[in-house]
Amino acid sequence: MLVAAHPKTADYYNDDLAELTSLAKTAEVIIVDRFQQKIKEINPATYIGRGKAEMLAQRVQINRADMVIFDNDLSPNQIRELEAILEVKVLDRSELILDIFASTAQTRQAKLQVELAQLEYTYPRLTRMWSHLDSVAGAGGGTAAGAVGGVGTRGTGEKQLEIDRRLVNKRITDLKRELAVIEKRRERQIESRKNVYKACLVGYTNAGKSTFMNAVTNAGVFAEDRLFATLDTRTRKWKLDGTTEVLLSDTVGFVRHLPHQLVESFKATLAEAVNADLLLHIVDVSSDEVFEQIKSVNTVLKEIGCEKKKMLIILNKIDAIKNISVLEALTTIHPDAIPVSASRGEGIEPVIERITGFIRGESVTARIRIGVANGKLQSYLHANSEIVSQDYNDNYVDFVVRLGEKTLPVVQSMKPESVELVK
Ligand SMILES: Nc1nc2c(ncn2[C@@H]2O[C@H](COP(=O)(O)OP(=O)(O)OP(=O)(O)O)[C@@H](O)[C@H]2O)c(=O)[nH]1
Ligand SMILES: [Mg+2]
Repeated sequence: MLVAAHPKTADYYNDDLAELTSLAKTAEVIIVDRFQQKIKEINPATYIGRGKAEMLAQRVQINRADMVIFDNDLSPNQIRELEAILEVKVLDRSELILDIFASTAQTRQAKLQVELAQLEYTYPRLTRMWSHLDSVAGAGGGTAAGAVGGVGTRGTGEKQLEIDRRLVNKRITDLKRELAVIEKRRERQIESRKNVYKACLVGYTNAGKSTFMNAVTNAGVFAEDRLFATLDTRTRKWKLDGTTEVLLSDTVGFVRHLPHQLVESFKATLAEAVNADLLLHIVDVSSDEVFEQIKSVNTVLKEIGCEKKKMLIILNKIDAIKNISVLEALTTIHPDAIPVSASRGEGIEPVIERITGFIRGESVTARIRIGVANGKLQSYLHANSEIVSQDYNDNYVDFVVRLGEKTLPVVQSMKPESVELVK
């Protein structure tokens, strides 16, 4: 059963249950009842009022629910109190998200990151039994509670709790150590890509980032109508035209109120965004919550220190738009945004043109003299500049071209006889 109770003043969506519902479905929870309330005041003990909690207890019984999921984050004490009243397992939003992450993580790094986040988040909530801890401690690997049913099974004695705590602490230390090693490797990889132009896809979960990546690189990245389909960063070459290529990375989808522990431990994954020259912010224009989603993504970008990065907004799923005024509003607020349909592969050309523009920079006119034998540079100019004139002499070819200022260093490196800017 799902519960969304938020303070009246809080910055939440109109339909808090909509997103919680899709999160719960992603976690393969069968929803039997839903309850939504705007509360005046948070009750420190039970979050919602005690009377409301008792009413919920009745509904839990009637519907034979075996779990109640709250849309907000609850303190360990609140969870304990609520479990006592409701007599079923209580999960908060972060635990639910962590759980989905746990079942989706594929690479070693993603798995370790999720497990660390789960331990750090659930650690203070450890009044509940950790049935999987034995196997975790023994195997020295694997993920923590995969299915929702595995998290928070109640009923443990003090002694068991102590053992659990010690195991958890040790595991956290081990995880951090192993992640640091992986992190080092990733840093070296990033260093080796220093001179290549890097673009990184960011956006709310399910916006179509992986679909976009597939559309432009034939990457065969897993895309699915499921929240958090991608948990691992993938990087592929994207040939914009004959000569220009960028490295394009796909990242984990963002979600509002991402659990703090998760932002922390996923910083390594999001390092692709931090190190990118350009962010491609994929927006799902068919979503009813498109404006809130854009806001959430910008908040996370700020948290990881990316707010000043060059960003191109891509309005995806225009084929599925429900309300044309939404698209109009979006293009008014973001006049540079480019509409596309990633699944149909439509609207990609203008994106390529814009990125090529970013890479090449402002257009300048240059007079370039090239030795007749330098065929390489001649064909580079034919491919990458607009040729104004071209004069052949005995030993040289004199070009006057318009080209991006950032391509000048490339031209310089290809041994021209002389380069001179023309006003
Ligand atoms: N109608 C329509 N659907 C699209 C379009 N692009 C993507 N989708 C669908 O949207 C869903 C999510 O796509 P993904 O590419 O997995 O989204 P994502 O942003 O990578 O999601 P996460 O990895 O979960 O954060 C899939 O069902 C896609 O088929 C589009 O242009 N039009
Ligand atoms: Mg994806």
